[in-house]
Amino acid sequence: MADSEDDQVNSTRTSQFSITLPTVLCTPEPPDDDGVLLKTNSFLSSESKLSLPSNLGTPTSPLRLSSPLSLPTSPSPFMKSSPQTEARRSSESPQLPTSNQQNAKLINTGSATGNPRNKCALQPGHSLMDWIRLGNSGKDLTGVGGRIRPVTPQELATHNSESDAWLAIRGRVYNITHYLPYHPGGPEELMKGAGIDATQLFDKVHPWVNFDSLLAKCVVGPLRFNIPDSDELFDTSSSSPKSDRLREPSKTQELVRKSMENLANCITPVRKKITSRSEENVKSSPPSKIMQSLIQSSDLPVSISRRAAASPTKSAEKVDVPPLRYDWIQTSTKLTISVYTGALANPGGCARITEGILLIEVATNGWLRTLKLLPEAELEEPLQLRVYAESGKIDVIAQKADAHLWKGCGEVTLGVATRVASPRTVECRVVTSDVVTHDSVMLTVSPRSGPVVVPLGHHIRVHMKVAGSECIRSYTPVGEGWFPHEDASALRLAVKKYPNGCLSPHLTALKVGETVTLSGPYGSFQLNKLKAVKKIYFLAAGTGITPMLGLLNFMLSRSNLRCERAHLIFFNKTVDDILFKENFEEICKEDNRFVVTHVLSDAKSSWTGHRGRINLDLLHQILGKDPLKCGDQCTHFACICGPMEFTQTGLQLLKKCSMKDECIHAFMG
Ligand code: HEM
Repeated sequence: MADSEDDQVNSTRTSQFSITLPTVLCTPEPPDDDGVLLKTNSFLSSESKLSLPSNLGTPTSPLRLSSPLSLPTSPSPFMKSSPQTEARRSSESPQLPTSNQQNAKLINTGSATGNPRNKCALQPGHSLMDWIRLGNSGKDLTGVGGRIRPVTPQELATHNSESDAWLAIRGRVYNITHYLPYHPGGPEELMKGAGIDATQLFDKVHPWVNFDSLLAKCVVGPLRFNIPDSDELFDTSSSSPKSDRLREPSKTQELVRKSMENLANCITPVRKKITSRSEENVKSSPPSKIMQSLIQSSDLPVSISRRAAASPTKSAEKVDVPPLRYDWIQTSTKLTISVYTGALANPGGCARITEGILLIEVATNGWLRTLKLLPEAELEEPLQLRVYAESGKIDVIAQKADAHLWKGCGEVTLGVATRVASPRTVECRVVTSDVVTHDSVMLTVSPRSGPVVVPLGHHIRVHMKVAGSECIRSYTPVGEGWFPHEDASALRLAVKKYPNGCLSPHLTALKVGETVTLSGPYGSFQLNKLKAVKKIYFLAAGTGITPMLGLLNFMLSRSNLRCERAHLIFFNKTVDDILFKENFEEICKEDNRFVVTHVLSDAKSSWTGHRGRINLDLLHQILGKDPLKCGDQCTHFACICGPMEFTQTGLQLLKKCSMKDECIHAFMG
């Protein structure tokens, strides 16, 4: 299926790399477009069955489900399904295809950053939308009646067949039997994790995948190790009853164990318990620091610390996430509701007015919390959403229909926190499409249902049906300040056009007023990693710059801890390919903490700057020998984003420079 440049890119690269998907992102980089050192990596050989994350938060991936025989059946916002399609869809039952069928359908797809992918076309009736539909159908996907209960490794190990498959990730056991035919990597890949703690496997392939949302309806319960003494928890030499197939806990788990134990040590037993009613009117009190930590760690294994797991209220499974705290302020024409999610919580969210009620939804760390306001008098759209990254405050600004001062804001209902069940899908209207370089446009889209906030360093996916195939590609929205536009709530996507690409020619051809569907947000970037960072390095190639923009703004505007230096090393092919060049020049002029170094792989002879692709000598030339070395107390951080080869090479180089893993974030694509 080499009908697009994306495919061509893939085929040229398949012999070298075999990757996965991006998480954040922008647009694909053509093979030579990014100043990347193309390097054969045995880990990523053509034989290898994909192992690397590719989606981490960066520009993205075209999820091309392009076989005409295996069209996904999710309804497209752009093409109405024919009655035949509808009829076929309704007659399709989500049964597990045989492995032969699956093999026949395997199609390599391309990623936005030009990575060959091992994604396979799904059987008809097995698209993401179909999976969401199945999840909402009321069918018991847990296989145990939906009753959460602890699972031992031994019990887990017995559920390892295609007709009965369980898997554990981050301390939680999921029944994946029904998900097998919906898994974009194919059931066989997913079966590699059956019966075991598949955390490492999962993280190797696609750490960005929001598994807990996707499998929210498949939770069997926490994974419990039957280890009598917490000292033995991770003693690999002990004859603990761990299954042979269970992996030893990772370093991360060990860290988590310690932090959970610390947490358990300092939790005070007296804590207001939120009732089990789904919603209640609450006079909210600020979440304590401990509660905040619990919220932050809510994805962490609950089974690894006996102390932490001893009390149900202390386990991640049972964490009571407090409702949102809120405040309000008014002028005669506007009402502002401020919701507080916690410092550096990096919230995502949306707001809308439905039947006179203002509904605010905020997601942090996989938890969704809501605030409903029945206003004292009528409110009108448009709404505005503003996020203050440092404090985690979100302001929702609404217009009053009649200009006067209110006595109160109205009746507020705070919803109890629920797990984010699945990515949101929003239909957006194209507001503008502006040419920004010879081959890129800035597409500004406005969500129809009201403003949407994507957390910093996270991305959305654009879904389009093109010639009967669903094309999906991820983009990191370009935040405020990088491109002039009146509508602060609109999302701006930097789209690079590939003449034979799957999605970009259609996306860049969209006219003002047309619609496009986005889903998300997706991503794994945690803003609190930057809490103590004083020096930040951004290594970006091509459209891999987009996740860096918001972070750069954030770092330079911090007042709690002043950033001392932000250095962007930006790899492109030619000067004309450099996105946001003038913006960077402006910032350099205004703020001497920011430095940008351009590196071009195909520069004209007149170019006096750095040339070539990413390599150690170049980094040393630009940064000096030692600045990246991590000391005992790390106060520096590096972000890297670009095509997979670039990111992988960059990661290796940063590690060679003695940077610790925890000081690096790769937005992989
Ligand atoms: C633990 C064993 C697993 C293995 C070995 C595995 C393997 C793979 C592979 C090889 C791909 C295709 C990679 C690509 O080219 O992008 C893939 C994609 C994917 N897998 Fe898995 N997978 C596993 C578990 C899971 C789980 C538990 C989920 C979530 C419920 C999941 C959800 C996905 C999704 C959503 C994609 C598409 C990725 C994207 O669009 O970014 N996988 N997987």
